[in-house]
Amino acid sequence: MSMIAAFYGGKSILITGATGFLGKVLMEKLFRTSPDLKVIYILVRPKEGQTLQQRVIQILDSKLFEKVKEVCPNVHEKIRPISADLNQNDFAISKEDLQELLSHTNIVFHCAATVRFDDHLRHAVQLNVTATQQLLLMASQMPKLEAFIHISTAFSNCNLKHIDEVVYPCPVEPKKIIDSMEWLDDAIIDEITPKLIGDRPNTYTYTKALGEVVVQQEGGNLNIAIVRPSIMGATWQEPFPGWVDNLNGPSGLIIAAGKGFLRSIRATPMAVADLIPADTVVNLTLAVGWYTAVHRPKSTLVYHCTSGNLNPCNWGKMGLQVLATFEKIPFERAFRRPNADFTTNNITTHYWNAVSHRAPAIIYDFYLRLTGRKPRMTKLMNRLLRTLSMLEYFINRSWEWSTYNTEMLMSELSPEDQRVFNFDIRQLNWLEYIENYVLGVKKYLLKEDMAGIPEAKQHLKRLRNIHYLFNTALFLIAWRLLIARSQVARNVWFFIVSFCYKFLSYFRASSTLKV
Ligand SMILES: CCCCCCCCCCCCCCCCCCCCCC(=O)SCCNC(=O)CCNC(=O)[C@H](O)C(C)(C)COP(=O)(O)OP(=O)(O)OC[C@H]1O[C@@H](n2cnc3c(N)ncnc32)[C@H](O)[C@@H]1OP(=O)(O)O
Ligand SMILES: NC(=O)C1=CN([C@@H]2O[C@H](COP(=O)(O)OP(=O)(O)OC[C@H]3O[C@@H](n4cnc5c(N)ncnc54)[C@H](OP(=O)(O)O)[C@@H]3O)[C@@H](O)[C@H]2O)C=CC1
Repeated sequence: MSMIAAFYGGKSILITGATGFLGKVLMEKLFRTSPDLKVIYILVRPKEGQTLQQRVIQILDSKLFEKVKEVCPNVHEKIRPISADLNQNDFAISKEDLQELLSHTNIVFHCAATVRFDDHLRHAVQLNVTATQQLLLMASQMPKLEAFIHISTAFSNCNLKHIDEVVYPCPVEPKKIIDSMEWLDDAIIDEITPKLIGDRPNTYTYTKALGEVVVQQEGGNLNIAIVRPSIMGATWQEPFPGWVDNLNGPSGLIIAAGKGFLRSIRATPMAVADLIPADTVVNLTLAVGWYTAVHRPKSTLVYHCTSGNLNPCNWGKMGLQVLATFEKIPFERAFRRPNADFTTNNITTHYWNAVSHRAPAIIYDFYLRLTGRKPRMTKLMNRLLRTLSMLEYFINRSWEWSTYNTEMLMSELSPEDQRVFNFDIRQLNWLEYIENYVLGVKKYLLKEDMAGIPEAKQHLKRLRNIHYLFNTALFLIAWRLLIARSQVARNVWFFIVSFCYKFLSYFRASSTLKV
């Protein structure tokens, strides 16, 4: 019997960010392994045109929850959505809902965050820092609370090369940042943002670091732990391989490469691609929840959920495997044949961006205009280039994360728990994982049918022929222009033609002699 699964039985659990990528996989695993849990409260912000219940139904109707419905048929009754907006004071939760949360919650998993790299500092602080502070305040009023698990990111201290499982202090105290966001206007915030984030690449990593400091400083007597996943990718094993439902991390780029938009990417092939499957993050998080509640460590423990130090894979290997998978499992209606490559310096990056990204987009838009349609490719390409520039920081560096706490936790688990809540990344086979990831992107993100693969292959063949034709035409035009302008080119041309003619005449003559 799994001790962790038994621990969550009968518990009331609060999850923030349950409608996000991690939150859904977390809920799924909880219901599947502990179907006798009491209730999962989820803080959901109202969305235009959708009631809370409709949002929940949409989640439960997805393929991710198919197995859950078998083991926990009354799963609908066990999810209690609570209307809440983490951008608002007190989350705009009604008094009755708040009372229910405060009096029943046993465990909190705080997953909600803004994960956009370019978010305005005010908004990023509100969600990743102030909301965390408010949630801690709420948690401190929960008499039955056993553990508070905060999800951060392994990149919160990406300005360091070696990162330990500790909370690092920030030069400016989070409280001061929170206060200043209340009275500074946007223009001033824009001006001071680069100074505040310092050598971090964006507001996301900066505010996640501030969030950790808040957790440490304001956790009071709560049993708190921080989990730091690296780059979260599709599921590895559970509930099935390859499940993914958003474009963050590599998923968006896999689509861009598979559809033929992405031709080159500035990356260091030998840099470690610290990907971690979402189900591994969930298994570790649930094990951390159990350990924190049952063993009550004296201080706030930080757990790195990374792959680089135990089972490293680099971007070069990953890129090649992604491309190899496209041969077997192509995406439908590609713009060009998938054929991306890495560039390693500014000059080649600018060159390939002009030749392989911008020029085809302009030509295609010209064709769209000629055929009376609205041009859209240049806009899409500009967005892709912007995305690439934001991700570049992470694909041109390697980090070392120590994993003492994570390894300690693994050794604390019973063999059954090590199996059911497996977060031993050493067992992951990267080639198999990446292939399933690409397949998952095709099935669950692009919603493409496997039956369409033969047609997709035909389409790629057509694109290859168009590519050859286009290149031949381009070469002939260039050559013709050169001949018209240069005597040397003309001489070379006549020399080649007369050489070929003599060569052919010689063969014709020798074959006639033999007869
Ligand atoms: C041999 C070569 C082979 C090549 C093979 C190639 C594959 C193998 C190589 C793989 C290398 C992987 C590197 C991963 C590094 C991750 C590091 C993470 C580290 C930290 C991890 C964390 O701790 S945590 C969360 C991570 N947090 C994000 O990862 C958010 C990013 N994101 C944004 O910060 C905003 O998205 C941003 C971008 C500002 C746009 O912002 P924006 O306002 O311009 O636009 P929007 O967001 O509205 O999106 C506008 C359109 O871009 C689409 N799109 C959105 N994201 C996209 C994305 N990642 N890739 C593509 N497309 C994306 C979207 O779907 C829209 O498309 P559409 O318009 O058609 O719907
Ligand atoms: N994805 C990754 O690669 C990594 C993620 N992480 C961390 O994991 C956690 C989860 O990330 P992930 O699942 O990928 O992120 P998602 O963007 O998929 O999910 C974010 C969640 O936060 C919710 N949320 C955002 N703003 C508000 C708000 N104002 N009020 C209420 N809820 C809000 C979203 O709700 P809604 O559905 O309404 O938008 C959504 O449920 C985050 O803390 C992130 O920092 C760490 C490392 C890597």
